[in-house]
Order: sequence, then C-alpha cells, then structure tokens
Amino acid sequence: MTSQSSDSESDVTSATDDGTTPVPPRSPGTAEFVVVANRLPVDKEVLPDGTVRWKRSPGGLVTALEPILREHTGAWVGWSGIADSDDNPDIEGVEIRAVPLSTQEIAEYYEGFSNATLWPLYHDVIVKPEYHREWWNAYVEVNRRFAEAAAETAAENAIVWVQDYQLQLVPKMLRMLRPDLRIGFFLHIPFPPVELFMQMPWRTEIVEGLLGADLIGFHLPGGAQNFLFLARRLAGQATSKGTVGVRSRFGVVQVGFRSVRVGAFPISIDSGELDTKSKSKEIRKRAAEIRSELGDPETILLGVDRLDYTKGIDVRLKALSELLAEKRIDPAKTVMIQLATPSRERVDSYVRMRAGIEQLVGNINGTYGTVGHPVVEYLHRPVPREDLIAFFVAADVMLVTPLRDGMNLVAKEYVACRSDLGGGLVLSEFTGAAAELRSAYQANPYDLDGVKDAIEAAVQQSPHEGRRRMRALRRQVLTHDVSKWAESFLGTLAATHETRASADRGVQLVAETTTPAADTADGE
Ligand SMILES: O=P(O)(O)OC[C@H]1O[C@H](O[C@H]2O[C@H](CO)[C@@H](O)[C@H](O)[C@H]2O)[C@H](O)[C@@H](O)[C@@H]1O
Ligand SMILES: Cc1cn([C@@H]2O[C@H](COP(=O)(O)OP(=O)(O)O)[C@@H](O)[C@H]2O)c(=O)[nH]c1=O
Repeated sequence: MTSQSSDSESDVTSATDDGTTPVPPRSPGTAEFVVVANRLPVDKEVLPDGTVRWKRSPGGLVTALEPILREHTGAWVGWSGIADSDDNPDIEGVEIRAVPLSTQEIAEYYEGFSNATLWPLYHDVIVKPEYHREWWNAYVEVNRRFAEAAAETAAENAIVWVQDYQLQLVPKMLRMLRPDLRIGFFLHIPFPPVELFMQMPWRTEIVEGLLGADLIGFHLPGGAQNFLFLARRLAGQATSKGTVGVRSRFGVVQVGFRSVRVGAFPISIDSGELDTKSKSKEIRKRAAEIRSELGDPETILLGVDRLDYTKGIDVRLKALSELLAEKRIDPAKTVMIQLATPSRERVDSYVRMRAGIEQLVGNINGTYGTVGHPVVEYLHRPVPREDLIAFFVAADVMLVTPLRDGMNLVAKEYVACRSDLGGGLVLSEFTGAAAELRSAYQANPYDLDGVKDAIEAAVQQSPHEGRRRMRALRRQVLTHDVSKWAESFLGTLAATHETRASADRGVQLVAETTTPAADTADGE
C-alpha cells in the first residue's frame, strides 16, 4: 500500500446516504450464536501448485475466540485473509460464512482505515494516523457487507457477537436489518483517551455505530469510561454517572427506549489447556533441546510478538544492547530469542519498523556475538502454538514491552506454561495485562533505564523470589480464563435483554448540557 497525501477534511458519508444502506435478508439464517470478526479463524493460502491450505489466523483474537466457538455451536462470519475469495473452509461444528474483499478493499478498508487510521489512533498515535475519505468510504461499505452477512446467518432472536475495531459500524447496521437480535460488541484494542479520539473526522458515526449494540465491552474500565464520555458528548445521549468496574458496575447509555450497557471484560486464554500441555513429556523434552541447541546458556530471554510497532520490540532490543554495553549482562551466558510473526506487511509503518528492528538485531550480534553464537536469535515467521509452548517453558525471562497493547495474551500464556514456578515476566505498564499481572517486573517502556532495571532484576531474581511472583501470577491467570471472560460478557448480554422492560431503574443518568458533537476536545 502506498501512502497517500493526508486529507483530513471532514466530508462525512453516513451509512445511509451513499448507496451503502444495508439490504434486509430475505429470510433469517439458522445459527443461534454468531461471531462476526474481520478474520475467519483460519487464513486461506494458495500454494504455488494451486492447492489450497487453511492455516490458523494470526493474533490473539482468534486464540481467544476459538475455544469459545467450540463451546457454543454456531457460525463465524469473517474474511479469509486473501483477495476475492468466498470459499468457506470446513471446520467441524462451526458454520463458516466468508465475506469476500477485493484487492482495493483490502488496501482501503483493512490496510488503510483499519490499520493506518484506527490502529495508530487507538494505540496512542505511536505513528501518525492517516485520514482519507476514500478509506472511510471503503470502511462503511465493508462494514455494511459484514452486517448483511451476519443478518443472513443469524436465526431469529439469535446472539450476535461483533468483534473489534475493523467492524465498529456493524452493530448499528445490523440492528437496522434485524432488530430482533441480541448484539454484543467487544473491542480488543485500547479505546483511546477522549482528546485523541476527537481527531477522528468520523467520530460521531463510530460512536453511533457502536451504540447499535446492547452491550459494548472493553478490556479495561478506562476504555469504557472514555466511551461513556464520548457517547454523551458526540451522540448526545444520556449516560450513567458512576465509575465502571471490572466485570461489574456497568455503565449505561440511554438510546431512545434502549439501554446500552458498557463494561470492562479483560480477555484471557485457555489457561488450563496450556498448563496441561506444558507439563507433557514431549514439551519438556523439546524445551531442553531448545536450551541445548542454543549452547546451554545460563539465561534465555524470550520475545514473542506479531511484528508490530505497538509491541516495543525495539525497546527491549535497545535495553539489551545497553545492558550488554554496561556489562550488566554477559553475552557469553545469555541468548535472547525473538519470534516475530509477519504482520500487515504492506502498510508503510510496518515496513519501516521491520527494517529498524532487523538493524538493531544486526548491531547487537555484530558487536557482542561470536561465530556460531549470536546473542539474538531472530525468526521472522509464524511459529505454531505447540512449538511456542516449548519456548515458554525454556525461557528464563519473558520480555513483553509494548508501548501500548489492548491485553497481550502472550504474557498470560507464558505464566500458564510455568507450572514449575520458574521464569520471570518483564511486563510493560501499558498493556491491558498489567492491570492483572501485578507480580510481574513491570516497567514504563518509555523509560529505558526502568526497562533495563526490570530485565536485570528478573535475570538475577532468587529462586525464592521467582517462585513467589510466579505463584501469584498463576493464581490470577488460572482462575480468570477465557471461558470466564466469555461467560461474563455473554451473561451480561443476556441479562441486558431480560431487564429491558424494567430498563435500568435506579441508574442515575446524566446528559450533555452543551450541543452534542461540540467541536472541542477538552475532556471533562
Ligand atoms: O488480523 P491481523 O491484522 O493480522 O492482526 C491480528 C490481530 O491483532 C489484534 O489483536 C488484539 O487482540 C488480542 C486479544 O484480545 C489482544 O490481546 C491484543 O492486545 C490486541 O492487539 C487485533 O485486535 C485483532 O483484530 C487482529 O486480528
Ligand atoms: C508470534 C506468535 C504469536 N502466536 C499467538 O498469537 C497470539 C498473540 O496474541 P496477543 O494478544 O499477545 O497479541 P496480538 O493479538 O498479536 O496483538 C498469542 O496467542 C500467541 O501465542 C502464535 O501462535 N505464533 C506466533 O508466532
């Protein structure tokens, strides 16, 4: 994708005035539970000989939702990851409904509006978001198509769970098509501070799109709180006053006769499954092999990420480089493994970031490595989950240093895999996971000295201190797993409808006193 000139004039095209009005389905579908996500759980791959292979899609959203769909038989509406394909892969027990995207839609809706506008805006503008009207128009059109596909798939009164920032207009569009449905929406990335969200030329449309849901979920109470403020300010709706809790004390937005609930539901992993797998003989054996293949270093540091500028891979490499320069880490006794899955490779900012990271790796190895023994082992390819478990078991210190991250499931996966109570977790304060994993070695990723101190402390921790911290981390991760997450979200969604008649009696609502959509971004 080539970068286009910035064009931030607000020529707002609504979902109903440009030919993108959703078309009602002729008859409803049969699925009682429908997940709607940008991606299908598997990505289509066409091999050079023309044969088709389906492989697991990247990222934590799929990791989290896969076990949920196994528990609730239903349908999954999503894109197959390549252009112009409406093949539906065969996945046992799940009805798959592929939404085809053209090459131009991939460039404008996925790489453009989703990943070069919304993604950086919602991640603290680490890179500058680009605002282009043609990208927005593609976003509206593709959201309409997802809404129509969901409307055709869902049975009468079904539950439809819409996922993430790529599909924020779907709840409203779907409600217009199918008012009978129960609609939930979950945002997997951070919801930004009010001052940043106000940059968005189509901010009111996005808030109103989300308000089509019965329940809107965020990882953290802060995101829910930001959203409530914007619903009042931009959509002019009355909202509840009190603070939002975790899986409790939900906010309410009154939209006409409907009460939309807003809450915090921190996502998690199938921790029991990982715990069990990590104890298996094969995994233990593979973990030991990894250590021996690396030349039996005293310390293995590990990073596991999609290659994304939000993940702070550069932060941990810079920290390592300085620790080596200051002789606080011995290159002869230490290996850092960085596993980096390719991601969004046609978006300019990702291309630039990859070059920067590979240069840092080269500098460290050039300066501190010896022949046959680089300090940093770097793989730029997806690693299968079974292999990852062995890396987690082998690693003495896990490095999770994002500049901003919605949750970061990798941090939780590492903890779930350490039934031996070994290892230490270095964790950025700016991940969603930091709110729960308090016994990690937490650091501010913008404070390089703080990150270096955290890494050094984790490397040098006594076995007693390590066990104490890991025990506390595991208690959190094993008791709050992904099925709890889904149960709490879906349970709240079900209750929203049950209490509709009595519409949140007792909740005190406040309304914006100035004109809605006032053009100031001055917070509360
Ligand atoms: O689909 P891609 O463009 O290849 O990106 C992969 C996924 O990345 C993001 O994951 C987020 O969800 C995780 C689970 O809630 C969370 O732990 C993490 O912090 C988020 O970054 C994205 O939100 C997904 O939509 C993408 O599919
Ligand atoms: C690098 C890598 C990762 N995985 C799996 O992907 C997800 C990543 O989830 P997280 O929330 O940490 O972040 P994003 O969603 O990417 O923003 C996690 O389940 C990893 O185990 C993988 O399977 N293979 C890989 O190479």
